[in-house]
Formats: sequence, C-alpha cells, structure tokens
Amino acid sequence: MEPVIGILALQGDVREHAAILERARARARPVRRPAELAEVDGLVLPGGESTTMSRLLETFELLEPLRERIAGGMPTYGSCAGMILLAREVLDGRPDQRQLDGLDVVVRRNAFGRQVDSFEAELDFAGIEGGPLHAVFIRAPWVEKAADGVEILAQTAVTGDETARIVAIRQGPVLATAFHPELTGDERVHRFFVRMVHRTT
Ligand SMILES: NC(=O)CC[C@H](N)C(=O)O
Repeated sequence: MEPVIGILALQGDVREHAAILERARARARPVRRPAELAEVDGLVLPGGESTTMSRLLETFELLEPLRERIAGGMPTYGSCAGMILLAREVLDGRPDQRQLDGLDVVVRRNAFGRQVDSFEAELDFAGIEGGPLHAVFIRAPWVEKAADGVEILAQTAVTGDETARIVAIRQGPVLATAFHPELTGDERVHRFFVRMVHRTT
C-alpha cells in the first residue's frame, strides 16, 4: 500500500513536493486543517518563510495538533524553512517564531547568507545510494548544534568558509534538509522519507 503523505500547504513550494512524492510512490495530500492532518501517515513541511509559516500555523490552529502528532512519532520531513520549524531552538530567528520541537538541534536561520544567498553543491548523503546529490540552497539554515541521537546525514562547506556545515539530519522518525530536493527532479531524498514512513505504518 502506498502511504498517504501530507504536505503542509499554508505557504511554500507545495506542488513541487506533491509531484515528487507521487513519483516516490506515495499518495500526496495538501494539509491545511487539523482534520486533514489527522488522516496522513507522514508529513512534509516545505520551504518558504519559517516566521510566516509559524504565524500561519497558529492562525489555522495547526500548531498544537502538529506538535502532538510529531511528539507521537509521526514521520515528518522538513526542507529549509521546514527544518527551522522542526528545530528545538533557532538562532537569528524572529522573537515570535514558534517551534515544533521535533529535532533536538539548534539551527541558524539564513546562516549561509553571510557568504552567499543561494548556491548549489554536490553532497554525499548517508543512506542514499547512486552517487552524490545535487543540492539547491536558498537562504538556507544550517545545524549549529545537534544532540546525541541526531544522525548527521550530509554536510557541506561554501567558498570563503571551509568549515563543513551540517545540512541534513535525522532523529528517529524526523528528517530535515537545509536544501530543496523538490527543485532538482531527483527523488532520492523523498524515497528515503517514504521508506521511513513505511517503517512506521
Ligand atoms: N528556502 C527557504 O525555505 C528559506 C528559509 C527562510 N530563510 C526562513 O527563514 O524561513
């Protein structure tokens, strides 16, 4: 059976995720209401603007139901702004930014922006085969600190700062990438997530 995977559809690149999830053998559903959230086996939090998205989560009365489902073990994948929302703590965030507490990490918002706003890189991604992944970063965060138990799946450095920064992680059923795999037509990250959803259904 193909799992039903929701995409939080308050803002951001929802359609791109839906298309790639369907190719990765899942049934994609937009999620805007608590009743829709209750029906999915897993959820994607797309890229966009994390501060706007956190405000919309409150307006649409999704913040608490979403926190509860994540705490209850629902497989969740956050890309870029989604990674920021899932983190326990955000550096350079806005004061009213709300967190979903799905990942025991500290992320820095717009972190690469001090060097370059957007860039692309080839990444080795632990658990994904078939060669390096072409990754697109747009005003991306990085993971500044990760607790024990958080698996580091990919890292990258940028010109002008040779420090390898953490850009993909997993903690139990929660996956996050600082980049946008939905924009490159490579469905391997979504397949990786669909496999995570299968393991819990
Ligand atoms: N492409 C993205 O999702 C950018 C994230 C954005 N900089 C934020 O703070 O939410």
